[in-house]
Amino acid sequence: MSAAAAMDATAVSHNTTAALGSAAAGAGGVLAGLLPEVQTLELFVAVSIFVAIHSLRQRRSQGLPTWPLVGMLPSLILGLRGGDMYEWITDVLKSRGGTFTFRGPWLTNLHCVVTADPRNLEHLLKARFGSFPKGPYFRDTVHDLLGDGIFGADDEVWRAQRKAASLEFHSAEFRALTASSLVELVHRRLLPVLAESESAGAGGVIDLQDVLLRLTFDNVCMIAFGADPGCLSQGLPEIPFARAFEDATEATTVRFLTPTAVWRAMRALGVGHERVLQRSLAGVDEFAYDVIRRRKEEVEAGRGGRSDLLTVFTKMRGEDGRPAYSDKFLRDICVNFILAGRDTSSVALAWFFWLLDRNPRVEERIVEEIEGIVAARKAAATGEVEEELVFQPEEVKRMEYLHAALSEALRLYPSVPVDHKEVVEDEVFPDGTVLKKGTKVIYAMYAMGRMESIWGEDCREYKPERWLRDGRFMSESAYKFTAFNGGPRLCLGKDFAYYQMKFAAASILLRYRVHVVPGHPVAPKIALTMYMKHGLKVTLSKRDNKGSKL
Ligand code: HEM
Repeated sequence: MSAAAAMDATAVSHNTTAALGSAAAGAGGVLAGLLPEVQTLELFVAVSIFVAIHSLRQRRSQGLPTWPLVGMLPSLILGLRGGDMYEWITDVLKSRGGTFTFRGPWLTNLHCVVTADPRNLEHLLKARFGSFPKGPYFRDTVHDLLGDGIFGADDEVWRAQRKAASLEFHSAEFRALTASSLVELVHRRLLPVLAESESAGAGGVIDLQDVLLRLTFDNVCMIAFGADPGCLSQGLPEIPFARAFEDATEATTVRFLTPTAVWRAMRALGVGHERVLQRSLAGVDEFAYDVIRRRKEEVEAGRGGRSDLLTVFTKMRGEDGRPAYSDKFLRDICVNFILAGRDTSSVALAWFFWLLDRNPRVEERIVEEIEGIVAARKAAATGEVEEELVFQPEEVKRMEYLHAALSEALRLYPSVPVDHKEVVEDEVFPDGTVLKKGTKVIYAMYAMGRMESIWGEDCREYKPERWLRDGRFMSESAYKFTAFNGGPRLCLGKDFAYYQMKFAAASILLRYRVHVVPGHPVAPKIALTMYMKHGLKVTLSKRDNKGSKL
């Protein structure tokens, strides 16, 4: 049926209904009532046609149709029905040559420019760093959880923390602390949990992602607070501080999807996810302030010999000799580091083990490399019998293929799949995109790993070899491989994260084969960190290491 015929048919049916309804009013009354109704209908059809043409034009010029009131939201919702928002963003970015402008519904926070173009990344992360801060929108949204800590801070507040933390991260004491805390956690806690699962055979299914999240949570708490919450222990207990931290992070994430005025009103009323946030923040603060109080007592009593971040910042003094930081600021510093370091390495390891399960040739090469290192150690042995094989820092450094395999996993599954900045003055990206002051910019790390223009035609393949030249690991530009961010805000924990991931992965792979349970569904969860939505269910079997005393 043509549009005109359809219109006529509708008009007839309206006429009929209206005529029936007003039969008692007589024929003259019916005609008088119908006239405005037909005009309304014509107006409606005309507006619809105009909107459809306008939307199609927009689609041609901007990649997606833009509808009145709801903007591009319908396309996003349709994209989400495909099940994977990151793949949808990747497709749109590819069709738009690497950058597009998303127009969200009126009165929402969803308008933004999305880019996966390395030239734009270099511009915003380095060349014009000052024009692209985290910005007030991000800071206000995360402030209840993160306070004035490094993650949401800009300008001087950020600079001072970055400088102090950077000095600490590069100190010999800090490196020694991170290495010893990792040995303790992997050998006394992780490997026994895995051994128990292995001895249960096919019935010993564990969620490897959950186990790894526990490992890195305990580890980063040791580094930040010098306190071990004990999440990774036999029986995998629920720890109130870890639960509170997790709930607070999730409730904060929900704010990004809720119009600001709405979550503020919910906070004032103490309802919904804001209520969860208030309750879980109380749990986080209770733990944090208790550790801070005890640490201050230690430092004042001259027993502050530790080298965790809290001790270092507690000892700092201002020019007047008084403590440089308030208890609230110490709390913010620690909570920010826990957030930064807690899940990023564990989710990266979970994707890495899943990729190994699908790429046995890569696993073989990693195991060959590790066994080579073990063999070299044996050849140089003094005759002392080792109770247990614990990798030394210089051995971990020599694991170049493993380094490449982890980088390749992060290229395809970056722990932070998208990140955010706000423009504080009018700017133009190198690709010509005009950015008005106040525009939000999303840079899409997940999509970048899947751009043929960046990584070549085999960009979707898992190939650690692309990182190697003559068997040595070669790093890539931080604006092409953006998993750790780049420029002045490059991840502070990058070296530590690689060390932690390599140490844990090598210790597991030397002893066990990890088998993903057949049919286990694997998909990313839509969150600030790229968790596996259903975890990673695996079983373990012993690896036959001829002659290694483990
Ligand atoms: C595979 C592991 C990791 C990945 C992929 C990763 C990635 C990132 C990314 C993308 C950022 C930028 C975030 C932003 O500005 O919005 C970042 C910042 C940061 N990361 Fe990491 N990270 C990892 C591990 C760690 C660890 C283990 C720590 C600490 C123990 C850490 C500490 C930090 C800190 C302090 C910042 C803030 C830097 C600043 O704003 O100046 N990261 N990281």
